[in-house]
Amino acid sequence: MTKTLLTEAISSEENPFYELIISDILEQGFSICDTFFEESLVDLLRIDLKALYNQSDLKKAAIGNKLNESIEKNIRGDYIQWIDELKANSVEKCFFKQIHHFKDYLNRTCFMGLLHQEFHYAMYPKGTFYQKHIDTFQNDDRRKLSMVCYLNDNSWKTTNGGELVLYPKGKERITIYPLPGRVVIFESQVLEHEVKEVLKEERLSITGWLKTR
Ligand SMILES: O=C(O)CCC(=O)C(=O)O
Ligand SMILES: [Fe+2]
Repeated sequence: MTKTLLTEAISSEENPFYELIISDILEQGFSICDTFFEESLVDLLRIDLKALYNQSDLKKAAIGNKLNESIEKNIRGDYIQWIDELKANSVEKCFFKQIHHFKDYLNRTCFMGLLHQEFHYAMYPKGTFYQKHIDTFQNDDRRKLSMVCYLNDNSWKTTNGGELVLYPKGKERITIYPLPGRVVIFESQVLEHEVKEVLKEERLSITGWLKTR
């Protein structure tokens, strides 16, 4: 009988794509990648979000967490729908499969202790924005990494506004256009960021957090 050695059972395969993301995060606190998800998955997620929007299933996003939430239009103007992973449709399952793959890799290679994830669809109508903020709450610091995936289509123009602006401490601000399929990952507890006013069209995305404990 052949025995599997403990060291063999632990998968140690390196993923060069994830390694690039990790080194970006370690060096600058954020990473921008345009090929995280297949284009076809982004197209299907966009269809899902538009369907929720047409059924009026999106809700005005609140500030704070469940203990102290309030709706303040002058802070954020997006409409959201949390995705219940247990009730995920086949497209959302495919999305979460990749999230788990990435999360497991981070835990295995960086010992990040990420246990949970939470994601919501988001739609910013024309005229809305999200003021400069960080993604952790005063009474809850479990969010470690923020992930945003833009679901705008190929007709999205940089003149539509809605840029994500990152403010790394002591460095120049970074302006990121919400282009189709683009994924931005950053440290939830430290990196201040802002969504600039949407000037034209509706800005579509999925935003979520990888969390500890
Ligand atoms: O949509 C974005 O670019 C960022 C959204 C954001 O900062 C948030 O939902 O906390
Ligand atoms: Fe944020």
